[in-house]
Amino acid sequence: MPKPTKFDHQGRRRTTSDPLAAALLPPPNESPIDRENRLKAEQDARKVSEHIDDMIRQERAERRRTRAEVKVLLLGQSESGKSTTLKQTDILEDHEDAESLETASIVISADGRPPSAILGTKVPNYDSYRHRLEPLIELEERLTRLLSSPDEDEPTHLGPWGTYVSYLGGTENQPPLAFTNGRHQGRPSPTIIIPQVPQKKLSTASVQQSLSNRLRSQKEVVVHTSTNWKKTFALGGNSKSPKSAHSGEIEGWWEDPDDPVHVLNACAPAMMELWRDPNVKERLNEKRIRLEESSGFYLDEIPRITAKKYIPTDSDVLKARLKTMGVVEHTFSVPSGTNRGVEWRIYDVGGARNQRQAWAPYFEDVNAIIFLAPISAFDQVLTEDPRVNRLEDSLLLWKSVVSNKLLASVNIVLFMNKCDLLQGKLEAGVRLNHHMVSYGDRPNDYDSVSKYFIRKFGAIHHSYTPNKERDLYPHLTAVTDTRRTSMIIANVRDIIIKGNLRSMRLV
Ligand SMILES: Nc1nc2c(ncn2[C@@H]2O[C@H](COP(=O)(O)OP(=O)(O)OP(=O)(O)O)[C@@H](O)[C@H]2O)c(=O)[nH]1
Ligand SMILES: [Mg+2]
Repeated sequence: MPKPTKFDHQGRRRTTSDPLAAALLPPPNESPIDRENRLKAEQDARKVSEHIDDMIRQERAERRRTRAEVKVLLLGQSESGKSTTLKQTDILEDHEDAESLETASIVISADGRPPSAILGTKVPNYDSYRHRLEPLIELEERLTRLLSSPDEDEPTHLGPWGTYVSYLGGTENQPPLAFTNGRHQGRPSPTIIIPQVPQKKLSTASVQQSLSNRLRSQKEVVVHTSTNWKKTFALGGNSKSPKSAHSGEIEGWWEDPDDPVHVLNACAPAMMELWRDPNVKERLNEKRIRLEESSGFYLDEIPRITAKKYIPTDSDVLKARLKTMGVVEHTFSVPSGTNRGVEWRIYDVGGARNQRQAWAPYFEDVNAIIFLAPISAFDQVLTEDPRVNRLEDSLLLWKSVVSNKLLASVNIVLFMNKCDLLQGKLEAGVRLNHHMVSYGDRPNDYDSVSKYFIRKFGAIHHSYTPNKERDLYPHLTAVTDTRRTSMIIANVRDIIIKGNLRSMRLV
């Protein structure tokens, strides 16, 4: 039997079998006044409902507009901490794998003298160290081969580790073993090449990183993304995920006798002795080589890092160094909180001088810049040009960024980075005024020095910005410190979003 059908006052069909529709039907004996009141009430309710719909639509449109994405550019000289900042956002975002690294390069000759000028004196026990650590050289070569392209044609050059070894015993005429095996003066010097094409989310590398962390000597390792390093992932253990102990299969990489971890592990005692040796320390000091600012982090933790079942921690990832070549794009959106739904695009560029020409194309539609200036570097020189003081280079770079007209409406956040190292350096008695005459006879403590730098960078911005309305947001940072940095990054995200909304006239 067909269901009874009625029509409401708007002519819509209502089926009386629908309990809600039935409840909404006018009473059968409705008086004209009741009917008028009811219609009026229905009209009011409709208006309220339409208003709510409007608000939802508007909010959605607004969110779509603001979500249009926020583009942030990380700028600063090489080794200023750009990629480390990116790793931090990655760690904060989802606590997953972060991008990899490379060994921290050290200043080969902090006073600008070429390495050859400071080769020479042997440390006692050098021959014994060399003999005991020799397997590492072979291991490094093996890993370099695995990580590098077979037709690698990058120019090779001595990295700090080679130089370091030379400090310990080589001479110009009789280089130590480390200098004899490779092409040119040293061994092949691979580097991770990051493609120019912006990539999707960074996903490379905890394994690559763990491998290179463990094994890469202090050289610029170049690994072409398309080649061998991917296979090397397998060697790092991914293909040897734990299997049944009873099946006869190996349980993990540590059971594979060919795994590099065994050589490392066997060399650990000699590495520890070398690193603790007061003669070695003295020699490094003499040469003003601050390994503690770079690979020292790992050298202090040799037993942990060389353990057969070593798995890198977040901190290991953050402290490792991989020089950026080209531009890396990292996108993510924040799933909760006030900035939810906002799509972030962060561009991490190479900061070395020969990489800076790649920056300009990214200036055009960028919303914010995080500029990193490693203020601990006041007594160091650029690796790519030992005639140039690093801090001076940072100040010049800062000036060119803040005065750039294309960037006039871009929010600028300044990370005065490596504050932990600055503090250590000042406490160790390194005097700023020996390297920066303008500091004069102000106190050489962290508080005075950091305030001085804030003022100095602020004054350059104030004098050279084409946009006098622009606020500058300076932060004293140590981006390897996750706890400190997480708060700063959250704060910077808010500033950038607000600035972005303001420029869209939404707040
Ligand atoms: N102690 C300390 N080390 C830091 C800090 N920031 C960065 N580093 C280390 O400095 C090294 C260089 O950092 P990166 O983030 O690779 O530098 P970058 O600016 O990306 O360098 P390029 O890619 O060459 O432009 C890494 O080993 C980091 O772990 C810091 O605040 N404190
Ligand atoms: Mg980088």
